Amino acid sequence: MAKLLELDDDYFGDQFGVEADTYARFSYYPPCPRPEFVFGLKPHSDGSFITLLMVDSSIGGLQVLRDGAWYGVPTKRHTLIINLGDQMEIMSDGTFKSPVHRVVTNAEKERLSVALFYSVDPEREIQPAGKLVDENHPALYKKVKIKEYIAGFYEHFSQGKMVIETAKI
Ligand SMILES: O=C(O)CCC(=O)C(=O)O
Ligand SMILES: [Fe+2]
Repeated sequence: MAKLLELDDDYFGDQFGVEADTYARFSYYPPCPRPEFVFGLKPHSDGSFITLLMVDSSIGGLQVLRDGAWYGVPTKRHTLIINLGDQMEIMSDGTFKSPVHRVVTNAEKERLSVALFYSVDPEREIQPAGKLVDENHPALYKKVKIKEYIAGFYEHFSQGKMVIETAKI
C-alpha cells in the first residue's frame, strides 16, 4: 500500500512504533426476533490502522456503506476480510478510505466473528504522510494522538457519531 502511494516501502510499518497495539474482539450475535429494529453492531468505521476479520461463513450480516447504499459483504470459508481503518485513511490523506460498516441481525441464526485491530502505538501521533501533501494537495486531516483518538472513538461510537469527522480539516 505504501508503494501505491509512492512512499518508502516501510513507511507505514515505521509509523507503528515499538508499542503498537493489537486488540481482539470476539462477537456473538444471537438470533434476534426483530432484525428490522435491531443492529448487531451499529454503523461505524474502525479506529484501527487495519483490521483482520474472520466471520461466520454460514451466515452473512456484515454490510458496507458505499455511495449511500448498504452492500452485504459475501462470506467464504477459510477467508479473512481485511478492512482499512481510520488511521490508514488519515495517514494516506484520504486516498485509502476507512469504510463505514455495520452488522445486521438475523431472526433465525446466531453469528460469530473475530476481529483483530492493529493500531499505532497509543503514545504516537499520526498525520497525513508528508510526501502526499503540498500546495496542490493540502492535508485533509489534522495530526492526532492515537491514545486520544481511540478514547474519542468509543465516546463517539456510543453517541452514534464518527470520530474521524473530528480529524478532518
Ligand atoms: O462482526 C462483524 O462482522 C464485524 C465486526 C466489526 O465491524 C467490529 O468489531 O468492528
Ligand atoms: Fe468494525
